[in-house]
Amino acid sequence: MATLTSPLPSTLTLEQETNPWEAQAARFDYAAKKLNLDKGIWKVLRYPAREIIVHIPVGMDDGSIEVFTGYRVQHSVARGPAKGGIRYSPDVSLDEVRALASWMTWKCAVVNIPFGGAKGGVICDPKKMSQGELERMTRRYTAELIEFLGPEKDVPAPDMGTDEQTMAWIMDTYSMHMRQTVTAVVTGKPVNIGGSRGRREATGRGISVVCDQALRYLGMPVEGCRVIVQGFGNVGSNAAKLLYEKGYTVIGIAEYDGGLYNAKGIDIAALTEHRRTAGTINGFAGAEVADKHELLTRSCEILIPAATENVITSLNAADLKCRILCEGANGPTTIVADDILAEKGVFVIPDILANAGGVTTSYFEWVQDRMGYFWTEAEVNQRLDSIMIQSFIDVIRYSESHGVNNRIAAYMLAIDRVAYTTKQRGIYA
Ligand SMILES: NC(=O)C1=CN([C@@H]2O[C@H](COP(=O)(O)OP(=O)(O)OC[C@H]3O[C@@H](n4cnc5c(N)ncnc54)[C@H](OP(=O)(O)O)[C@@H]3O)[C@@H](O)[C@H]2O)C=CC1
Ligand SMILES: O=C(O)CCC(=O)C(=O)O
Repeated sequence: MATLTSPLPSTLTLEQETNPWEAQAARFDYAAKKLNLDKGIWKVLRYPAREIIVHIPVGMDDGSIEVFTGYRVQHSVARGPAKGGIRYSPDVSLDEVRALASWMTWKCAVVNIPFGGAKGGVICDPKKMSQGELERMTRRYTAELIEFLGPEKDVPAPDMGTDEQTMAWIMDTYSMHMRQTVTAVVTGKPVNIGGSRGRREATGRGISVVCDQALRYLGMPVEGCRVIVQGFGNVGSNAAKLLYEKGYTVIGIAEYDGGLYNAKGIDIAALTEHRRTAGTINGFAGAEVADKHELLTRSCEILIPAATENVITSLNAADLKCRILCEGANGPTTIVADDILAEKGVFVIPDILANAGGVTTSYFEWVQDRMGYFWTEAEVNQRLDSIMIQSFIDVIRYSESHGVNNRIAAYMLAIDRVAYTTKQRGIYA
């Protein structure tokens, strides 16, 4: 497997190593060089097309006024409307949103759906805000971005800290401004107002499909395949549930506030019910308590980071004992960790492939909204499965034919597709 050589990992401080924008850019540069990408197109695709910063005044429940900073970065619209989630978190930064927007461009191209890439974020702590405060903030954020959004312009979706309710508020605010209901302006909505069946589980479902493909490719059986998942939110809990239903043995769950381990397998349906009633995975009787950091380095066949960026770094990559790393989160692995994992022979299913099930079903939602005709869950899932399988095959084909690791192969496949369209459209105003 090829390793990254630029920038030299040994010269990076931990702060540089964990900057998501730099991580994205380093991989882009490496893949573009391998493709011998035209220098002009390289410049066009390296940076986001548009970066919007808004300051959002919100009346808080106690009568005070708070001003939140929000971003929407549109990296590319070459292949279609910009597409990507909105994140509510205290850790949001412009560099993070830039990286996430670029990853959306590459992700949509890997699965070959007609979208560009975007991402939004608001610096806030949604856990400390009431529903009323969240609704007012979401509506004002949407209003500030109104001319930049639209079914043909930029279509948001949920990400960390946002959910179907957030999407419903965005859809309603946008529709009020347009004086008509426009369901296709966001995806990940509740099913009764234009959401797609299967979207809630889609990212986890896509992960389960690429895990199946990786086992098949590596000649490993599902039986006895031990899985550890970090994050038990939308992505992690659905990935764990679907893998458990397929016969995988989920032995560990690491959450923000604790960890669980059971060598014989955790009953994910029971854990989901426990979390629903207790509001945490802690206190679950069907597993022993484990350290949430140490869980990532326990022996397993598949490790699925499904929480946030930079959880596998130069500090812990050498200690990983998984055969497959399936990236449910965006950007969980740093470039230095990439090299360490390559040397260890870990089979990485990169984020822009592994977690693309969410945006793929978002595409289906956008299509269904625009035609006003809705598919059954079985139809949605069957279409999702076939796109994920084909995308896995495409990435492996690039990896084998170019002699690069899976991550660089996914970038090369994506950049090739976006560059082709960019050239075809022309860039001379
Ligand atoms: N939602 C989607 O469709 C898609 C999401 N993704 C990516 O998947 C990741 C997770 O998103 P999603 O599931 O939607 O987000 P959620 O907010 O639903 O869930 C995130 C989960 O991760 C936990 N968590 C956060 N930080 C840590 C940490 N450092 N260690 C352990 N657990 C942690 C959170 O715990 P707590 O609640 O206690 O904070 C929460 O349970 C993100 O990287 C996102 O960008 C990618 C593709 C699509
Ligand atoms: O469903 C979407 O449009 C985007 C989901 C997302 O934010 C992601 O894939 O990271």
